[in-house]
Amino acid sequence: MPKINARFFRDAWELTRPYWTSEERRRAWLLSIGIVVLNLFQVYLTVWLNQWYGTFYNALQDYDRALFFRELWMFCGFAIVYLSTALLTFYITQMLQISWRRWLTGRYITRWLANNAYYRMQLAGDTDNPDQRIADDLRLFTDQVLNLSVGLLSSVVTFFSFIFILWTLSGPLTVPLGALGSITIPGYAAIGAILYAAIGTWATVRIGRPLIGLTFNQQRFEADFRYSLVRLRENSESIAFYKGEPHETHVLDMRFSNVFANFIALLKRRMQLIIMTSGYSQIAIIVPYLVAAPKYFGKAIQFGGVQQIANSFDQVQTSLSFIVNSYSDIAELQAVMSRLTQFEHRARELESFKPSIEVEPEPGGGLTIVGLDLDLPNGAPLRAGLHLDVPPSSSLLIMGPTGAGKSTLLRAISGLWPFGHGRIATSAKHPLFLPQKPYIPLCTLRDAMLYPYRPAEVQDAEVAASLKAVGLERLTAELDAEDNWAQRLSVGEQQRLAFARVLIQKPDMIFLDEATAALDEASEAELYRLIEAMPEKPTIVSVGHRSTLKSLHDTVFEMGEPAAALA
Ligand SMILES: Nc1ncnc2c1ncn2[C@@H]1O[C@H](COP(=O)(O)OP(=O)(O)OP(=O)(O)O)[C@@H](O)[C@H]1O
Repeated sequence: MPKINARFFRDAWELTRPYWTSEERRRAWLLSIGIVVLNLFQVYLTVWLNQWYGTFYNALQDYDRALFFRELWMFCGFAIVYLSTALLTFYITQMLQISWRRWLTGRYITRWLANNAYYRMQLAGDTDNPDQRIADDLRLFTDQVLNLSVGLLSSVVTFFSFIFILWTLSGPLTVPLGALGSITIPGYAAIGAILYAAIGTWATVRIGRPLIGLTFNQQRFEADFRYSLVRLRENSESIAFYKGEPHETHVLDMRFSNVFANFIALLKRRMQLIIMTSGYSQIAIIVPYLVAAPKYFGKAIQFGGVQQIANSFDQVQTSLSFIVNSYSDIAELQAVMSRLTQFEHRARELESFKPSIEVEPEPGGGLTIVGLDLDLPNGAPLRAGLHLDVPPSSSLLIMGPTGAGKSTLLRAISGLWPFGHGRIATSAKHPLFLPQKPYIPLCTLRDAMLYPYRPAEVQDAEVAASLKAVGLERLTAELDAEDNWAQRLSVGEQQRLAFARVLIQKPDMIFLDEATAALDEASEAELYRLIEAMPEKPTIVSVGHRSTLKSLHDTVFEMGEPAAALA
């Protein structure tokens, strides 16, 4: 659970600093300086208004009609300047916020996608909802940091400007203490304002502390609920086939009940805080008049003076009540920061992570695996002492029972599986992995075929020829059509599309993980023959269960039962 301590400020600094030292630092500093100057000017305007109160109310008390109208005109000018300043401040602050967020979002996306961090975070299961961190938390973070730091700056400047005015205006107060004589309190209204704000802040922090943890949980539960909805949408067909609606309803109900229960706890706590803060600000309306009363009724000050004291008292206690008024925002910022810091630390760890399975270039060509042990994420051994030698342009079929570790071996070869020990040497400069269900992004059919590349030099004729070769000629007319191809094409058609990718992208090594499992045997053999016939025949490593695959490969490697099953 997040806490306000030295570490909190260090994390805040760590998360904030990079933008102001980045390549966009000129823009960042210009906008920040603009915001600071405008805020200082706004404080100056409030000081000016305080003087105006004195003159205006004294004009009323003295029945000075000419002065009254002159002051009204002055106020109109003031209102125009104040409005323009407020508008400009809002504009510049929003510009800084969106520029900062754009920069941070770019940085987070880069980190998330670098070194397969997005895959490894999911594999380790220690960084929940990274999408929420990038989309929501970065928005809230930039928004709250700017609002709170601008609020803090203007509170500090307002405090020092008005404490001086209040001290001077109120002067000393002599309190009779009966037989003990009397005591004189200098600048008593200023001391009163500080005391009032100190009591308010202390009470708010006490009541509001649990808000931090509750807000943290609320954000997590909301993200979990949203993720379940997205999963339902993405797997709608399977769920519909299974008639899994009751189960899905139950899961969604459960997840929303977390959102609901936490929200109620949050609501109760917020109600307590509202009772405290609104009671506090209501009392703050009367207190300055009580403070000014001894001087006014003692005829030491005029009505304008009372208004000036009331206004200054309000400014001092409002600026000191910064924590009281922004407690919910601070709680939200803490929750957000803790999620972002965790993400940053994890991404940094993965950046410097040195996998114990070494994947290195093989000068001799092909693929060589020496003494490879594969473990599960919990450290339990899956396979021990694997040896493989696949000469360049040859083909190998890996077979074995379910759970033997065939797909895990392919993950290790591609550098995705960090658990285990050993050495893998491969000559592949441009390998291509074909899973059972190929990933097809939302885009045109042409882009889907070239994925993940967008080589502009690929001619339409070549794309059309590869479609024809894999038996999807009828789709040629739709190359520019944007569609949800993963939903529209059958699994068999998607597997054919993956082979069309091979023909276009011409990899030097291909890994096929049951990539033809949805096709009949004749079509499977046909697609393998297409690869064999490529001008530069790639090295092929396939994983499959079907015995007919054996005749399509040079060698077969049989994997036995996994280590756990043998133990
Ligand atoms: N992320 C993971 N966390 C924990 N266990 C995992 C993870 N990924 C794989 N495993 C386990 O590792 C074992 C090997 O999985 P793998 O997918 O490599 O099997 P396979 O030989 O390809 O099986 P199949 O023929 O069914 O595809 C399985 O028991 C699986 O449960």
